[in-house]
Amino acid sequence: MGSDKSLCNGTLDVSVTKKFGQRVQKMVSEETPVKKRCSPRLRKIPDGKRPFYGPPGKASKQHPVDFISCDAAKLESLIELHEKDAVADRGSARNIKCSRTSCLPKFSEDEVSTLDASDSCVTRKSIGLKTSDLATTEKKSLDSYVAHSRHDKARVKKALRIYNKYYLHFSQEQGIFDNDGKRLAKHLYLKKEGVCEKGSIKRPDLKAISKMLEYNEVLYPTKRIGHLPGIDVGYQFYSRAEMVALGFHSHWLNDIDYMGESYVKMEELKGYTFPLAVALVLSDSGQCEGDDIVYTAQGGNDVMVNIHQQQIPCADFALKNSMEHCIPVRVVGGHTSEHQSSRLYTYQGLYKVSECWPAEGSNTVVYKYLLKRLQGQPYLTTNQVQYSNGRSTRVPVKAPKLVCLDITEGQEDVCIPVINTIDDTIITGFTYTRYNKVLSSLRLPANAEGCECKGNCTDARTCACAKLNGFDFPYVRSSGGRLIEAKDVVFECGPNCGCGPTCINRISQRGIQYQLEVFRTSDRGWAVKTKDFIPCGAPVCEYVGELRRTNELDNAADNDYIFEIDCWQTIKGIGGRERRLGDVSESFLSNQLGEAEDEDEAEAEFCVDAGRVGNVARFINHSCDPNLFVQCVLSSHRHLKLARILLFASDDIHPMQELTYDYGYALDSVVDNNGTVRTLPCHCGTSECRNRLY
Ligand SMILES: C[S@@+](CC[C@H](N)C(=O)[O-])C[C@H]1O[C@@H](n2cnc3c(N)ncnc32)[C@H](O)[C@@H]1O
Repeated sequence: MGSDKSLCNGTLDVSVTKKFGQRVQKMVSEETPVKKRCSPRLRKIPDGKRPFYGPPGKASKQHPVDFISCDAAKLESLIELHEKDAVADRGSARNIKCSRTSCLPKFSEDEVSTLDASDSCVTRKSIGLKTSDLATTEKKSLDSYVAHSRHDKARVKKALRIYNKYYLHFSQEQGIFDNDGKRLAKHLYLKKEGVCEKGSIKRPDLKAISKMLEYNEVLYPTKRIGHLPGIDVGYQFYSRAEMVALGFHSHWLNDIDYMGESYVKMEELKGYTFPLAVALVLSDSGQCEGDDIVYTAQGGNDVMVNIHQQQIPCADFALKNSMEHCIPVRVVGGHTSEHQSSRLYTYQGLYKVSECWPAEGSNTVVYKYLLKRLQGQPYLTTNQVQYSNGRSTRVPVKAPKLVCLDITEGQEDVCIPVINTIDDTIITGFTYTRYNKVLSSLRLPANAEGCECKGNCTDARTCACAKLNGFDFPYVRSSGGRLIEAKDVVFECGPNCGCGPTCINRISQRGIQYQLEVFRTSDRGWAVKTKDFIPCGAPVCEYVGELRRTNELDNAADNDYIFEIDCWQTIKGIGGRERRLGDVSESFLSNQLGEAEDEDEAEAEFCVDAGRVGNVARFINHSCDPNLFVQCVLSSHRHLKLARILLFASDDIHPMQELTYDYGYALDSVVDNNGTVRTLPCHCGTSECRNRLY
C-alpha cells in the first residue's frame, strides 16, 4: 500500500492527539501574519541574518475559490489580449488574396453566385481578387509562423489547463455511483451546486468545451486563416476537443473547419467567397504522400449547398473556395501513437489546395483534393515530439551508454534504466528505496481511523475519507486515476479503511505507473524523462527518502536532496509554495479537530532526505516552467507536517519530455554555514526561466 508500509513500522505508536487537532484548527481559523520560515539550511544563522524564505508579500490568507469563477476571472485579461491579436491578425488576412481563379475547374463564377444561401453557408460573389500571388500568400502565412512568442505559448498552455480542469471535473461528475453501482447526479448532494448543471450526462470532453465556449475561454474564438500564435508545426493534440478548446479547429467531429455566414460581414474579409476552409483534420495520415495530400471529402451530416443541380457538402465547397482564393489551410494528421492506445493529432502545417476533381465511381458528388504543403515550414519527424522546454538543441555528444538497466533493482513495478550520453559518470553513494525510511529517532502518528466502505469507495456522502476532502473524491478513474486539481492536502484512504487496494482514493499508493528513464545532462547532472505519455493530473511518483527532523540534519547546506515537508507552511502562507485553490482542509480542520493550542509546538519541521537513500524523484530537476506539481497527501495518519510528497502531472506530458517541478526556492533564501547567501544559476532552459534556483 504505497508508502503506508514504511509508515507502519515499529515506530508508529504516537496517536493523533486532540492537542494536534487543536493546533491545526488554529492554523486555519486564524488570520495569521506572514511568518519567517526557517529552512534547515538557515538554522545555524542568527535570527536577524536569516533571509525571508518565500516570495515577498506572500498572501497569508486565500479562500477556496470555485473553479469556474476563478478561471473566468483569470482569463479576462487573457481574452482581452487575444481579442487585440485577433484584430491584428484579421488586418493581415486582408492581404491574403490572389487572382488565381483558373484553378477552379468545376465552377464558374456564375455557378458560384447561384449557390443557396442555406444555414451557415452563404456565398458572396468573388470580387477584386487581383493583388497578391501565391508566393505572397505563402510568405504571409509563414511570417505568422515565426511570430510565436513565449507569451503565445503560455496562453496555449493556460487554455489547455482550463480545458483539462473542466474535463476532469466533468469526468468526476460522470463517474459517481451509489453503493448499488447506480450513477448519481452529483448536483443532488454536492455543495458545488452551480458548477455541475443538471440534465443528461454527456461526454466530459464535450461538456468541457461547451463550458469554455460559455465562459468565453476558448483561446481563439474567432476563426483565423494561417498559423495560430503559440501552436507550432509539429504540435500534438491529444483529442479533437483540445483543438476546439484552442480554436484551432472548431468542430470536434467534422474534418473541415470553415468560416461561414458570420464572417461575410467582416470588413477585413471583403472580397472572399464563403464558406472558406481554414483547417482540416485527416482522420488517417495514410492519406499523405510526402508533402502532398490527396483528401477525399466526406460529406457526412454537413449542410449541403446546391450547385448546378448538385448537392455539395458545405465544407467541401469551402475547400474549393480556399483553393480559388489560395487561402492556406491548417492540416492536422490523426494517427495512433506507439506510446498510447488512443489517437494523437499532429499539426502538419499549412497547405494550399491546388487541385480538385470528382471521385470516380461515386453516385453522389464526392470530390478529391490535392493539397500541397507550403514551403519553408519545419519538417516533422516520424514520432513528432514537442520539446516545449526547448531541449531539442541539447544534442548528445556520445553514443548512449546504459549505466544501469534498472535503478530500482526490481523494487518498482516498472524498470527505470539510467542512460549517459554525455560523459563517463555513473551513479554512486545512493541506495534505492520504494518507501520512506523512518529513522528510529522519529515517532510517527498512529494510523487514522479510516472509512467503513467495502471494496471501492463510491459514495462521497458516506465515505469518511471523502468527507475530509469536502465530500468529494479528489481523483477520477480516467486514464488509470487522475487528480482533478491541486489541493492544500489530499486525504486518501489508508490502512484502517474498509476499502481495498483498487479504491479510487488510493491513487498515490499504487507506485510508479509510467516508463521513466534517468539520463545525464550536460549542465544539471542527472535528470528524469518519461517514455510514456502522462495525462494531466496523473500521479508520477512520490518523493521518497529518509524521513527526518530538519533540525537534526548534518551538512544540510551541502545536501541537494532535501525536500522540506512544507504542507503546513503552505496552508499558513509562510513562504513555501503557492496556496492552492479548491482547498478542502478547512472543512477537515474545523470539523475534525478541536481548539487551537500553543503554536510554538507546531513549529517542529520534517523533511525527506534523499541524499543517501531515495527513489527516482531525487533525480528530477527544477524548472521555472515545470510539468509536474507538488501535492501533499495524507494516507495513513492525518499529521500535516508529515504529509507524503507526491508529484503529479500539471499538463499532458509528451513522451521523451524531461520531468521537472518548481523547487520553490525564494531568491537569496539559501546561505552557507557562515551566513553568506549562496546562489545557484538555473539551467532549466525555459522561456520562463528566472535565471537562479536560489
Ligand atoms: C534533487 S537534485 C536533482 C538531481 C540532480 N541533477 C542530480 O544529478 O542528482 C537537485 C540538484 O540538481 C541541480 N539542478 C536541478 N535543477 C537544476 C536547474 N534547473 N539548473 C541547474 N541545476 C539544477 C542542482 O545542483 C540541484 O541542487
